[in-house]
Amino acid sequence: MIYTVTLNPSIDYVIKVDKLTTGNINRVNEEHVYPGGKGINVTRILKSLDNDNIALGFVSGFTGDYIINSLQELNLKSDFIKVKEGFTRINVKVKSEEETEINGQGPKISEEELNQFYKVIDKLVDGDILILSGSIPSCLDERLYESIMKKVEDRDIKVIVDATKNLLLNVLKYKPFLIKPNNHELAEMFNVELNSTEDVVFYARKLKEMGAQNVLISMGKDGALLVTENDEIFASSVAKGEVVNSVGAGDSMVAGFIAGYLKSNSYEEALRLGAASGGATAFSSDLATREFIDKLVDEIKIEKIK
Ligand SMILES: Nc1ncnc2c1ncn2[C@@H]1O[C@H](COP(=O)(O)OP(=O)(O)OP(=O)(O)O)[C@@H](O)[C@H]1O
Ligand SMILES: O=P(O)(O)OC[C@@]1(O)O[C@H](CO)[C@@H](O)[C@@H]1O
Repeated sequence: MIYTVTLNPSIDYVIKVDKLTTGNINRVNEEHVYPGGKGINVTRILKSLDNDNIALGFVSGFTGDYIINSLQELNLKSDFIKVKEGFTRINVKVKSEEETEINGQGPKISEEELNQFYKVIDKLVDGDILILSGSIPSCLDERLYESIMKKVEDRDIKVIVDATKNLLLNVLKYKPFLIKPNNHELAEMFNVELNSTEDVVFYARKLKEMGAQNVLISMGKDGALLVTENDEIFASSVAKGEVVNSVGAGDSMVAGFIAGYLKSNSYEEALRLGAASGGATAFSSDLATREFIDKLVDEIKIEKIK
C-alpha cells in the first residue's frame, strides 16, 4: 500500500485579486476552497492515476472536519489522528500580479497524539511506500521525519520525502528513495546561488552523497532535473500552457513520478509522468485531472544528460 503523510494539512483558500496592496482592503474577484497540504495533494493525484493509497496525518477542529469530509467525498482513503488543541490551518493563496502565499502554523500535537500516529506507522509492512510531505506543525521537533524513517528502517519500505531545510537534511542518513526539493529550496539548503544546470546538478549530487537514493529537483516553468541512484542525469522539458494556479504542482510531480515508476520501473517514464502531472496542475484551477495529465504526457521530452 502507498501511504501519504500530511502532518500539517490545510484548507487552501485560493483567491484572485486584481492588484494586491498592503494596508488596504483588497476585494476578491474569484475564490476557491480546496483540501490541501502536500501529502493530501499527492494522495489526490495518485488516486487519479489509479494508485490506491491512504492519507495519514493530524487534523483538528472544524477545519479538520472539512478535510476529512472532503476526502470522503472524493472517495479517498484516510486514517488521520484527530487532535484536541487548536485547528487545522487555513492557507491563503493570493493570485495577483504574483502568487503570494500565507501558510498557517497548525494545531498543537500532544505526546499521546504523536504516539497514536507512530502506532499507525508501526502497521506498515515490507513493500509499502511512505510519502512524507510538507511542513510539520510548529510545536513538533524538526527531527520528526528522521524519527519516522528510523522507525521503518528495518522494513523494506520505500520512503519519499518532500520537505525543506533541516526537516529534509536530517533524513538523508536513512537513505530515502526519493527527495524532491525545488531549485529555490536547494539553493537555500546550501546557502548558494544556482546560476546554471551544472550548479543544480552539483548540489543535487551533494544530496545524493549525503544519502538520498534519487534526487528530483523541480524548477517550475524551467522543468526538472533528476539524478538517479545510478548517477544518471535526466532533464525534463515542460508542457506548454497558461498558468492558472501552480499550488500543488510539486506534489503532483511527486505523485506522477511514483505512479510512473511503479508502472514502468523506469526513471525516464517516472519523470515524464511527473512533469506532465506538475504542468497539468499548474494549468488548472484545482489539481490536475487524469484526462489533462494524459493529454500532456506526450509533450514532455526527457533528455539524458549523463
Ligand atoms: N509554469 C509551468 N509550466 C509547465 N510546467 C510547470 C509549470 N510550473 C510547474 N510545472 C511542472 O511542475 C513541476 C513542479 O513544479 P514546481 O517546481 O513549481 O514545484 P514546487 O515548487 O514544489 O510547487 P508547489 O510547492 O506549489 O507544489 C515542474 O518541475 C514542472 O515540470
Ligand atoms: O506549509 P507547507 O506544508 O510547506 O505547504 C503547504 C502547502 O502550501 O503546500 C501545498 C502545495 O504544495 C498546499 O496545498 C499547502 O497549502
